[in-house]
Amino acid sequence: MPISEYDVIVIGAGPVGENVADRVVRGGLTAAIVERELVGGECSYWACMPTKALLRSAAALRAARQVPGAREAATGELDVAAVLGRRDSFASNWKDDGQVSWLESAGIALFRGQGRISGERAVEVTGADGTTTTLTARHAVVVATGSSALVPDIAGLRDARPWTSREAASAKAVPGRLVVIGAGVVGSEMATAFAALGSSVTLLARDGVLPQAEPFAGEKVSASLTAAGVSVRAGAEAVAVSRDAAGTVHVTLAEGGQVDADEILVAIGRTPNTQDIGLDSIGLEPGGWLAVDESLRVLDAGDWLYAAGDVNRRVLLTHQGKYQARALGDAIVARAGGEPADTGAWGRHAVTADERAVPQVVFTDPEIASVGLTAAAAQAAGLRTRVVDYDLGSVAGASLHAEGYQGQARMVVDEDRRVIVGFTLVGPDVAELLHAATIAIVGEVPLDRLWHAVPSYPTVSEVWLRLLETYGR
Ligand SMILES: Cc1cc2nc3c(=O)[nH]c(=O)nc-3n(C[C@H](O)[C@H](O)[C@H](O)COP(=O)(O)OP(=O)(O)OC[C@H]3O[C@@H](n4cnc5c(N)ncnc54)[C@H](O)[C@@H]3O)c2cc1C
Ligand SMILES: NC(=O)c1ccc[n+]([C@@H]2O[C@H](COP(=O)([O-])OP(=O)(O)OC[C@H]3O[C@@H](n4cnc5c(N)ncnc54)[C@H](O)[C@@H]3O)[C@@H](O)[C@H]2O)c1
Repeated sequence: MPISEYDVIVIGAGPVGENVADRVVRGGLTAAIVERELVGGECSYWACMPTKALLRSAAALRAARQVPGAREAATGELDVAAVLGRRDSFASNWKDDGQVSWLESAGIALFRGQGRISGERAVEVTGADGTTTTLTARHAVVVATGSSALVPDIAGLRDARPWTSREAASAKAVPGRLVVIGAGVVGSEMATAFAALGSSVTLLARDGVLPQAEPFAGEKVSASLTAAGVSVRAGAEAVAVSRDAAGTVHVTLAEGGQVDADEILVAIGRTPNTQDIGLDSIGLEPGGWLAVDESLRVLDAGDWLYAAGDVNRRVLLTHQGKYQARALGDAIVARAGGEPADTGAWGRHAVTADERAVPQVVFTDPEIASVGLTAAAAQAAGLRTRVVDYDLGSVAGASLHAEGYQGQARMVVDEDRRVIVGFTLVGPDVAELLHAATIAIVGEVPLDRLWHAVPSYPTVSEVWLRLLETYGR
């Protein structure tokens, strides 16, 4: 059995694993990465990129139709085949040659196969042909194995061959009728995408639409989905599912009644990819999320084992996982050189933003762009807050951007420190407005100073001035 030694071994070549490996190599260490499927992970082939490609064409068409003059030119229907084709190219046709070349150019060694921890600082890789290679790490092993769709124990569901986000993101055809269980981020985005592509969609929103966002955000998305023809069933819970011989799916609801569809998408959250990664070899329970300390070391394991990205459950977003990867990679390099890691709040190796300033864009119609705490979360955290709302549609730049622009902005202010701790925008094309709010929160910019950050006229960003005026000087 061949044995190879590296400074760092990363299990999982998703966006997070790739970035950890890159940082340690840039810091002068050697790194090997283990991948059992495609280099690039969920985000590249079945999540962020293909789903946003499915949504983007309809969003562009909608935007053109909201502007007189352009509207008259946009008279055709969405070209579904072209949308699916563009999606295919954004998923690199489910081939990872490009990412493999990048690994080579970055000096990272790739081992294909299932990686399993086989003892302290040791990882065994089992290739598709059954051969095994043992890798040993001089400094660290990083688990970046990500997460998979959670399929609940609803009677008959598994036998009905449900779609998870993977099948939705890579669908080769648009189902006539689609029923979606769960109206979180995946459920809401995919209901938006498939309704625009021509499916008749039923969204079973047991806990409401986007319940983790500000309430007005979920309400606006729910109203817009309904206007787009989606049957939004607030409070509806699926209790049994079957697929008949003709292929039709039947979903029985707790409150009575049935929904029939051609496909069923399950979108109720994620489960960690830790079932078969050898955790038992070091006394940890397989199958759970990997709890970590502030420097992303796995709790109750040796000081050589770290976990980053979805698998540690801190934040299930690509950009935040990559942020963890940069901090962690640099911390491993520092420690390997005998330096302490700087993990104090906002330190070089800290992941403070995970708790204070996580930005997220939900690419529904309208888009939701948020960062930091919702009003409810700020209150629950014991902060003395003031919530300032502003109608985005009444900003001059918004009315220019689209006729009848509708949206809302909310800023949550920590009254004791007079800084913003939460910000939410809902409206067409608000995604690109978010970063200003992220900077204001991370920088803890005092409101008095924000008056000097003058938004250009006539842009939608002028909402910043309107929010400050509403708050008062
Ligand atoms: C439908 C959908 C849409 C999303 N859209 C967005 C978005 O727009 N923006 C955003 O920021 N986030 C989005 N996310 C979240 C994002 O996809 C994840 O946060 C991100 O992929 C996490 O990266 P990761 O590297 O931790 O894990 P992953 O991307 O899951 O990568 C983990 C890798 O590890 C490999 N692996 C697992 N176990 C082993 C093993 N034992 N041995 C070898 N290899 C292994 C896997 O094959 C995989 O390649 C979306 C998620 C979904 C489901
Ligand atoms: N644009 C983006 O940033 C983006 C897009 C898609 C996914 N993601 C990430 O992927 C992760 C997974 O997304 P998701 O939508 O699967 O999870 P989620 O946690 O966002 O939403 C799941 C929803 O399902 C509901 N639910 C839970 N159990 C249920 C049940 N048994 N029956 C009915 N409803 C149930 C929950 O109340 C919740 O609203 C998220 O954490 C998200 O951050 C991000």
